[in-house]
Formats: sequence, structure tokens, C-alpha cells
Amino acid sequence: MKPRVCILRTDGTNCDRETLHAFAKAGGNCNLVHVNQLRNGGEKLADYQIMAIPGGFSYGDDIHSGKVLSVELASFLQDQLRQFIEDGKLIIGICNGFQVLVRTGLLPRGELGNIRATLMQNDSGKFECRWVNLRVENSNCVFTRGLEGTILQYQVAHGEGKFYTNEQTLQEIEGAGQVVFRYADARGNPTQDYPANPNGSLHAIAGICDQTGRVLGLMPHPERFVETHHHPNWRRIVFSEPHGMALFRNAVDYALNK
Ligand SMILES: NC(=O)CC[C@H](N)C(=O)O
Repeated sequence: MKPRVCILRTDGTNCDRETLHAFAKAGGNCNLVHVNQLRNGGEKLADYQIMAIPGGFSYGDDIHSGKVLSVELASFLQDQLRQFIEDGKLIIGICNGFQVLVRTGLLPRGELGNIRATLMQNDSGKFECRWVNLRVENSNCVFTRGLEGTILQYQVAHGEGKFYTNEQTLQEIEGAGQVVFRYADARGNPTQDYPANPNGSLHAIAGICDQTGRVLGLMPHPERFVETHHHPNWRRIVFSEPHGMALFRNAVDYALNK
């Protein structure tokens, strides 16, 4: 049976249909679920194997991008979320979804309410919307299995994407192999230099997972490269597969085989 994927949305979410398309193409049985449906019991996280928090401007980025939705998740939905993770299920937060996961505390420490990092305003002081190179690091992340060491091209589209934390947390996540993606230059080497690093993220971090490898957050948008023609150079470059697909397929396969 196809794994069920909960694509969470709320006011201001704008990448939900693309994320649904990506998971459906990978073999998921997807539903767009408004956060209020989870709050009022109309939908239950327990009925799903994968949850995706898509990109966008939830609640207009008021207070801080992703902040209001993170408070809803960490307060009203904390029991459902804890159970979901304890049951060995998967969560991916893309862009605004990554911001949400970090502000709940689920990333990097896996503890609701224990907020150890942030995504702050890009060093450039402006919204960055373009393609970047990413190096996939060695980690225990379920979503990037088999992709370690490869260079991917994804799009970024964010104003608050600079991953920032204190030295201790940085060492912790580096030591535990929780860094999943880094911004890279044309040769594939991680870089702090603008524009290859679009926001000034510490250690060029573009995405991290929790200690279990089952909760992933990343600023770039894998769902925006699941068809060959999504890439601006699709007529010239031969891709064996659009670079975003592997992430969604890995997740669906993991849920299928569990
Ligand atoms: N595409 C997105 O998810 C954008 C995230 C957020 N609104 C930002 O600008 O940082």
C-alpha cells in the first residue's frame, strides 16, 4: 500500500501543491491537510507515515518566518508530533518548513521547545531566488541515502535563510553528522562566499537532520526540480533524473519498507 503523506498547510503556505506533486510522483498517497484540521481532530497525524511542511510565507512571516506555525505545532500538536517521531515516521521541512522545524526545537535537537538555532536574515539583506549548488554530506539522513558526496542543483527562494547557532551547537551537529547539505561553489566545495552561499549560513549549512536521521529540514527547494524542464538549462544538460526526485523517493521507499 502507498505510504500516506500529510502535506501540512496553513495561511500563507505556497509550495504545498508542488510538494504534493513531488511526493505523489515518488509513489506517496498524499493529502493537503490544513493545520486546523489537525487541531480540531478532523485529521490525525497518526494516520500518516510522512509529514511535509512546505515552503511559503506562513502567517505572512509575522514575528519571524515560520514562528507562528511553530508555536501552533509545539503547543496544540505536541503530543501528536512526539508520537509521530517515536513511531519512527518521517518529517521533511522545506524552506519555510525548515524555519518551522528549527523554531519548534525538533531541529537540531529533536526536543520540542528546546530551540538551539535559528534561520536569520540573509547577509545580502534581500530575498534570494535562484539556483545554487549543494554538496550532500555523509549523514544518517534517510532522505539522502545513496546521494552522499554528490553535487545537486536546487533552487533557493528565501529572505531568512542564514543558519545560525552558537559554537557548541555547531560542534554538536557537526560531530553527530547532522549536516546534510552545504552550499557549494562551481567545483562542489562548500563555501562562505556570496553568491554561491546565498545567505551567509555558518559552515555553509543548507540543511540538517535530527539525531535519528528521520527529520530533515533544508532551505533549498527539492520539489522545484522533479521534472527535467524545471531546470533552466534542461535542453543542454542531460540529467539522469531531476535532482529533487531522489529525496522524495527515498522517503516513500523507507516508509514502504518499514
Ligand atoms: N520559500 C519560502 O519558503 C520562503 C520562506 C520565508 N518566507 C523566507 O522568506 O525566508
